[in-house]
Amino acid sequence: MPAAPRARHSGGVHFLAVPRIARKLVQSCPLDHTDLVVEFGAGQGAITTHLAETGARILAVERDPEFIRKLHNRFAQRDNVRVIQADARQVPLPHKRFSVVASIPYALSTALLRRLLGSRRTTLTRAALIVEWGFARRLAATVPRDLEQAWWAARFEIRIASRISAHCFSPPPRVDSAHIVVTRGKPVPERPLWTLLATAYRDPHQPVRRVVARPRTLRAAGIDPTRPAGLVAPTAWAELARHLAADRGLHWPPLPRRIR
Ligand SMILES: C[S@@+](CC[C@H](N)C(=O)[O-])C[C@H]1O[C@@H](n2cnc3c(N)ncnc32)[C@H](O)[C@@H]1O
Repeated sequence: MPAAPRARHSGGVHFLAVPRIARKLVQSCPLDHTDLVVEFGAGQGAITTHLAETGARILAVERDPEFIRKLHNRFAQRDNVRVIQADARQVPLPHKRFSVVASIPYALSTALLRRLLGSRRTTLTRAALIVEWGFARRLAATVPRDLEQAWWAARFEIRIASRISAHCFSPPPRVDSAHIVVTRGKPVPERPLWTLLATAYRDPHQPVRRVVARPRTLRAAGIDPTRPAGLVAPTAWAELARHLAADRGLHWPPLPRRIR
């Protein structure tokens, strides 16, 4: 592996300096030649090199022209790696099913997860990501802190696979990171789900029976009707949305243009 870039290149980003961690990250997202994988912020290829070995088709997205040149040189012989110079916040995402494996710049975490987990038409199936430790804790919390996180967690399972010491990066950031694994959950009808969550999070202290006045349906979804709405697990909201969507007599407003 080439030496990790020096701090002058970092511009506030931190490069993985321990190959074992890159290997583990890739192994946590089972891939073969049928898969399409996007890597955001490929840097000089610390993760890309392990991704290339899986045989999956890799789209290595990077913004920095110097790293782009290095990536082109390093993966010139790899038919399954395509290097794309683009801004990760704007590069078009695949329409077909895809995975993401990446160590994403801390500053882009929310914007990228919004694109991957929040968007209505997302075709993301799973992701293995390195993100800032505190951000990972918030994402994986049993009780989401707001509507947007509840929306993400009702549709995707998000778990922390391990904590990664700041010393595993060059230059080391001020805080540790986490390896998180994201897996798409069972399909959920989106309009009922969004309506439930938006109503619940308008006042997270209200009992759930105020959001849905159907105690039997709530219980069938595993929800105690007296529980404060903000303490209901996102997976329970998803189950409730499936129950309610089965009732043809109910009509649901369209999803807003921007979901957050
Ligand atoms: C945390 S480093 C990870 C680099 C490499 N994957 C590694 O693990 O060593 C983040 C990378 O994202 C790139 N980057 C920063 N902002 C970006 C953006 N808006 N779009 C694409 N890449 C970006 C940086 O140039 C850097 O290479």
